[in-house]
Amino acid sequence: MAAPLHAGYVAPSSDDHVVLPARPEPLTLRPSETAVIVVDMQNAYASTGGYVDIAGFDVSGAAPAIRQIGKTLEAARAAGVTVVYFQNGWDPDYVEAGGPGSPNWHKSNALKTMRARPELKGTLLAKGGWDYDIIDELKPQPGDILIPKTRYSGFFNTNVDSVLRSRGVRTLVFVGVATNVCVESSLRDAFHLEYFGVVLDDAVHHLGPDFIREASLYNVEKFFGWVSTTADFCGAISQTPAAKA
Ligand SMILES: NC(=O)N/C=C\C(=O)O
Repeated sequence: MAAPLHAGYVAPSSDDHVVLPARPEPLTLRPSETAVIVVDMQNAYASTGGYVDIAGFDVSGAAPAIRQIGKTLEAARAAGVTVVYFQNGWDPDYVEAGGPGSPNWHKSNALKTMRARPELKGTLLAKGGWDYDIIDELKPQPGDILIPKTRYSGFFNTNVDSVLRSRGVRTLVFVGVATNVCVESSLRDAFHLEYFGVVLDDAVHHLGPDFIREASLYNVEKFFGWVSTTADFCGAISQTPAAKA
């Protein structure tokens, strides 16, 4: 009988589970029941000339996060951990974005930027365009799962919950952009669906002032999940038989 998966109780690593150093306490996880969730690593959110750069946010913090995500994915794939990509955006006519009856129409900085600069219409976060594409450095590999989404949370109006449940996944390791928007929204929704959520704090980048990064990670650590690092995740997951093979 497999040991129950939970935080707090730290069983020694074994063939079927590893112990991930994390805040506020270590987390026991099974690689076969774990997925890395790569949130919106698209040109829009991680490249100069993409949507958030054009809208006035600082994207310089995306570069170090990209490097850490690359390491995370290499270790995850070697250990047989499921890799799921979220990809945020809408059809080129923005029907999926919603009209003035949707709060998204009012709050999306992409839509607001395009209303202020009509020459950008059809470019920002439009399916089929460069802005929407996953960045070259982190292209999905065979076996990875790509889930399009149209709102901040990847758990809203997508099939990710059934994709994960059908694989027996219980623990989600979040990386990507933005810590305080789509990462936090998705982790919160996952919490309410009974997933154990972890953020790797050096493999995420936030949108807005630095205090919002601290606030978001505090929320995760205190209320919704756990916070760890790329090195600790890669170190823990590399102890599995699959990774050692
Ligand atoms: N991926 C995100 O966190 N996105 C944040 C804002 C937006 O999509 O407008």
